[in-house]
Formats: sequence, structure tokens, C-alpha cells
Amino acid sequence: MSASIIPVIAIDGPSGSGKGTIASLLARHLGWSLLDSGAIYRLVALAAEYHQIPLDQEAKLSELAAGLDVRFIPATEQSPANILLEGQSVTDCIRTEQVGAGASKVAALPQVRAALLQRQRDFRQTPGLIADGRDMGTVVFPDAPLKIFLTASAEERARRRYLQLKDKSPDVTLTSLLGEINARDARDTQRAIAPLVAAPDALSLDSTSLSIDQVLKYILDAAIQRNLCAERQV
Ligand SMILES: Nc1ncnc2c1ncn2[C@@H]1O[C@H](COP(=O)(O)OP(=O)(O)O)[C@@H](O)[C@H]1O
Ligand SMILES: Nc1ccn([C@H]2C[C@H](O)[C@@H](COP(=O)(O)OP(=O)(O)O)O2)c(=O)n1
Repeated sequence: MSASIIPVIAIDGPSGSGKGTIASLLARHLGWSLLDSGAIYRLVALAAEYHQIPLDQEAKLSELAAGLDVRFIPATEQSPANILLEGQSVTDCIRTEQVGAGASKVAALPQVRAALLQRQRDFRQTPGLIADGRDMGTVVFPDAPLKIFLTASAEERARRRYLQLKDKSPDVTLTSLLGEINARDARDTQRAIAPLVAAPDALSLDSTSLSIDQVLKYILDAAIQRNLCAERQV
């Protein structure tokens, strides 16, 4: 099957809106591949730290991005998903707000984005792909038959992030997370290249007062309506 007719569900939106959670549930439910594109930008930021490359050195960072030695090991019934950078597991350490902020900085560099484009498109494999990020529906998979723009208020997103991080990082506070989320939103929406914006044909969904199950059902219903998958109970 040619790549362009393999279905993609693109899920874009700001930090903490629930993209990653919903994308992995959908991928497991449908048996489709999963692209966590934010993880790739996080890996570039972490690799830059390992190799002591400042986050404004565009040419060096794009070289690093092009040669990034990374393996995504999908979750199985027995073990959770694992991400290896240069052979080392970095699954948890790429999730800190510090690495997220670094990712948002390297992601604003056009040469870095260009170096990562084909690597992301290669995830499009049968029977289908769930792609999570900022520009999945606008740049990487503009022909995706279903595009979701998932949002939630900044306060709710900070609250979710706080609950997620507080045990692993006891230093985090709700106030600092809200500040970091607002700074990252501003950088991601205002950059010149591939800014965070809804594709004109995306369905916008505000998840502020929706449960994870309600969001999942909404997207599955939209996928069924478009004949991307058969009717199945969640
Ligand atoms: N609709 C929701 N209601 C409550 N909590 C949610 C919802 N969606 C996601 N979460 C939780 O919010 C946190 C951040 O979600 P995540 O999927 O990492 O967001 P994103 O990938 O958009 O940054 C996770 O702990 C997740 O379980
Ligand atoms: N397709 C993408 C995915 C992420 N990015 C950038 C912008 C984000 O602030 C960082 C980190 O993305 P990630 O999706 O992991 O962040 P959150 O889990 O939503 O907090 O990477 C991007 O520019 N384009």
C-alpha cells in the first residue's frame, strides 16, 4: 500500500491537553502504529545536553538530529514502552519540564525540523498511524483523513502535569508548571516555522471538563464516521 493511502489520525495541541495519553490508547485500541513526535524533539534536546551543544547552534543541532541514534520499543502486555537514546533507556528522563523547554527551543529551528521530517513520515505503516504533536495535521501529514486539535485551559493542563510529575519530581509546584506551560505555549504558537495552530480541516476539542474516556470516544466516533476503522466498543 502506498504511504499516502495508509490512514493517519493526527492529534495536535498544546502541552498537557492529553495528546500523548489519547494517542497511545487509540494506537493500542486500533492496533495502529504510534508516533510521539514531541519525544523526538525531546531526544534532540537531551542529546544536545549529552554532547554539550548549545541550543542556538542550528547547524550542529540539525546534524545531531539527522544522525540521532534512537529506538522506540513499543509497549507489550508484559512491559511498558521504552525509548533508547544511543543505547541507553531515557524513557523517563525526557519527560521533565526542563527537557520539554529544551525541546521547544530546538523545535523552533527550521534546519532541525527539516532533518526530522522524513524520520517522522517513516512511521506511517499499515494498518494505520496515530501521530501526536504540534504540526502533524499541518506539515508532517497534511493529507491525514482525521485531524484533531486537542486543547484544555492552561490551568487545567498545569494541574494535570502537576499530578503527573509530583511524585517523580517533588520540587515541582503548580505555579511553576503554569509559568512553564504558558512560556512553552507562547514559543510553540509564535515561532515562524510550523507553529502550533489548528489545521483548517481539524476538529477542535476542548478537553478541560472531559474525561480521558470521553475524549477517546469522541475521536473513535469521528474515525468510524470516516470509515477509518470498524465500529468497536471502547
Ligand atoms: N481528559 C483528561 N482528564 C484528566 N486528565 C487527563 C486528561 N487527558 C490527559 N490527562 C492526564 O494529563 C496528563 C498529561 O497528559 P499528556 O497525555 O501527557 O498530555 P500531552 O501529551 O498533551 O502533553 C497525564 O497524566 C494524563 O493522564
Ligand atoms: N510535532 C512537534 C512536537 C513537539 N514539538 C516541540 C514543542 C513542544 O513544546 C516540545 C515537546 O513536545 P511534547 O509533545 O513532548 O510536549 P508535551 O508532552 O505536549 O508537553 O517539542 C514540536 O515543535 N513539534
